[in-house]
Amino acid sequence: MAGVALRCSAVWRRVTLTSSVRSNIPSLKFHTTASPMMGVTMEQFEQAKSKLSTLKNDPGNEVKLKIYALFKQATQGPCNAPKPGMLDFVNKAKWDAWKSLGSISQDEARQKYCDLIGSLVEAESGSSAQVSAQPAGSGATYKMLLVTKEDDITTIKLNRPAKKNAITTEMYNEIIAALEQAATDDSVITVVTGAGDFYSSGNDLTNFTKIPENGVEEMARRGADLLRKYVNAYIDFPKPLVAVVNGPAVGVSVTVLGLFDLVYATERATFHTPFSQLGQSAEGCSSYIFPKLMGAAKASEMLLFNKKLTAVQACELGLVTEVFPDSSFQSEVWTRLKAYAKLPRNSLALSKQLIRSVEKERLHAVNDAEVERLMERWTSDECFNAVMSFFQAKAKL
Ligand SMILES: CCC/C=C/C(=O)SCCNC(=O)CCNC(=O)[C@H](O)C(C)(C)COP(=O)([O-])OP(=O)([O-])OC[C@H]1O[C@@H](n2cnc3c(N)ncnc32)[C@H](O)[C@@H]1OP(=O)([O-])[O-]
Repeated sequence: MAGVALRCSAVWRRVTLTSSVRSNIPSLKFHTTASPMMGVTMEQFEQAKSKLSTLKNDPGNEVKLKIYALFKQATQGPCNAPKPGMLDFVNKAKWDAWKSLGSISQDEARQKYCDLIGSLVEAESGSSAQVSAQPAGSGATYKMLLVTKEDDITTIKLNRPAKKNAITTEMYNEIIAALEQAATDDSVITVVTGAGDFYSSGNDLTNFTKIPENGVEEMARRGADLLRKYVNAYIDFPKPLVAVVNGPAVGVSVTVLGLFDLVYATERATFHTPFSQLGQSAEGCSSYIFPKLMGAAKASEMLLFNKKLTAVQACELGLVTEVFPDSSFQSEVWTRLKAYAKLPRNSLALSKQLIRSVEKERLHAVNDAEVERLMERWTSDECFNAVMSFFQAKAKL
């Protein structure tokens, strides 16, 4: 499944939303008088179609394939077209997406198409509303984060979608600062999420290529100090902390999820901690929290043997609180969070602290031990070779 997703993504990368999805959507000649379908009228379907062209942000390859497939199903019914040849990559990816809808009715496809476009438009207007909403804190500015405060919710959005929200040294520092600020602002809930189609691809591997004058050991020491501080910011965070996992998550962006109070994920999200593949070892207190959450055997599959979990599997193992359909993810989650943020702030914060304080000392000790181990790993040949192979071959996980 992951392989398929990556193949699709590589294929689709060559086709932009404007040039492909739109041009592959034939102009429809429906009667626009009210002709009610299952849940949407012809007008609503037409409106959704034209709203597509107003999207400013690229929704990501998988979403684009889904839009394409739903449109084809809605207008032509189930896919009976001949299967494109193996080497016709782009059309094969589209055909696969359409075929995967099976025999769902045209009415249902129209409904899903409208829901999907609606949630994309809403997410975009939500985020632009948030951008224009009051910036969080007292004048702090961030280069790689969008930090906003609205409806008593402070949202920290990793904003480096072109690099799948990989976390650079600068971003670690910005996230620590944003969490410190959110801890003391007057919001009730703090949310961490990602811009674009990924939640985060974890540690930016270019962090390893910035070797200071006094060598690799110094790089490892600085990295360790930063990671310790980063994880401590989650351990010590005093208010309800919610992860809105909008897409795949890798490495450190997965491990710290054990320190969140709620983790809401789109069905499209995956959870991957490829530490041994990278010659590294577990962090984010996952060596302690994951076995507690899911049992030692399942934790080992993830942390030792790089097993990538689907959102549903991560939910079954207790890492994720709830999984939502991708088409309604943003609207369902934000509706819920806005309602939660109306609950009494002190009661929420104090209850969170009761739940977490019992373990705090231990978590700090676990963080220290993990960081110590990683500092050694970062100077190892195993880690060096893994990072080099990513940059030389652009190897994918
Ligand atoms: C500090 C504590 C210890 C931390 C542990 C961890 O987090 S371990 C986990 C560490 N994480 C990893 O090992 C993940 C390594 N990354 C991958 O395996 C894949 O990029 C992917 C599966 C995340 C997405 O595949 P896809 O085919 O959907 O997309 P794409 O590949 O085309 O990506 C678009 C662009 O983003 C770039 N970029 C993405 N991620 C990173 C990154 N982390 N770094 C740097 N760059 C990254 C990528 O090079 C490309 O750049 P280009 O060519 O446009 O200049």
